Amino acid sequence: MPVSSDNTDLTNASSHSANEDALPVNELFYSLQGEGKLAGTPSVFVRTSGCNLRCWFCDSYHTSWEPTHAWLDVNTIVERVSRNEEADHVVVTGGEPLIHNKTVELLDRLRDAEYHTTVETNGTIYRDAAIDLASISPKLSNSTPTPRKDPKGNGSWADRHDDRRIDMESICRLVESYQAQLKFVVSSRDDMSEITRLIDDIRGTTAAKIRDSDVLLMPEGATKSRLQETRKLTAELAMEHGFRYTPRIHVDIWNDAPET
Ligand SMILES: C[S@@+](CC[C@H](N)C(=O)[O-])C[C@H]1O[C@@H](n2cnc3c(N)ncnc32)[C@H](O)[C@@H]1O
Ligand SMILES: Nc1nc2[nH]cc(C(=O)O)c2c(=O)[nH]1
Ligand code: SF4
Ligand SMILES: [Mg+2]
Repeated sequence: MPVSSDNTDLTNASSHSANEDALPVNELFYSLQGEGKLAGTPSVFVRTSGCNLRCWFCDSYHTSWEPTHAWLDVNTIVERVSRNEEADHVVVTGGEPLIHNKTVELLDRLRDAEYHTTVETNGTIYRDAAIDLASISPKLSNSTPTPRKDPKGNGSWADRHDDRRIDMESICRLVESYQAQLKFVVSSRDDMSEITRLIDDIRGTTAAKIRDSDVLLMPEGATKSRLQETRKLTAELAMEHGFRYTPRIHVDIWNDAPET
């Protein structure tokens, strides 16, 4: 069931209050798709703010732990996207873009304008929308903000995060409804048993075909230096299991700079 915009844990949304006619946008920029099957494709990114999870490693801190944004109406967003004349791909991401009702209208408008749309989602929410590629990144136990890992230090989100992070029904509806990729963030070898169990569960629950080539392993790392610690192991695990490896091209090129 969709979580509506007024229940999105947009808790620290500075001076703005929820606005039913607009989307909270953290950043909108032109770059290369850095991850997944379409890695390398010039794309405009629309990053909505607000998330129903709190991964300790979130590389978009100002959409989850401390949401920061301007409220933009859909016309304004589409107009700003269209200024990037070279791009015919749009990536709608966040935060969690599918917590917002208005994301459906944005995706409709982007389809009308003949853009290819990728939606980057944590897989906890299903919506019927004009999505060309559902890029689903289910969150493993390695994402839980335990007191030791919590960027804010107190672990107050750990239980809520753990309870919410896997919604098998939403994942299955997404893979049944859209072209999809399943993209797992890998921190250590221990993550693999959880990934293979989850893939088995998804394959056992839905009739949709999940090829090994639809499963991507992505090294955990918001910075170049952290990626150096995780990417070799992630590549080896992809080879061992017959899954795909995805780089994080933008991090390799631009490190953790905003709007990349
Ligand atoms: C910021 S999230 C936004 C979309 C959605 N909330 C999600 O998690 O899929 C975009 C992508 O970045 C990944 N990601 C976030 N922080 C990361 C990190 N430190 N290392 C690797 N991938 C990360 C997520 O798993 C997801 O695939
Ligand atoms: N270049 C680039 N590619 C990306 N692919 C998915 C991203 C995301 O944050 O969802 C992302 C991002 O933040 N930058
Ligand atoms: S689900 Fe996505 S946006 Fe939300 S905290 Fe995790 S990585 Fe960040
Ligand atoms: Mg990113």
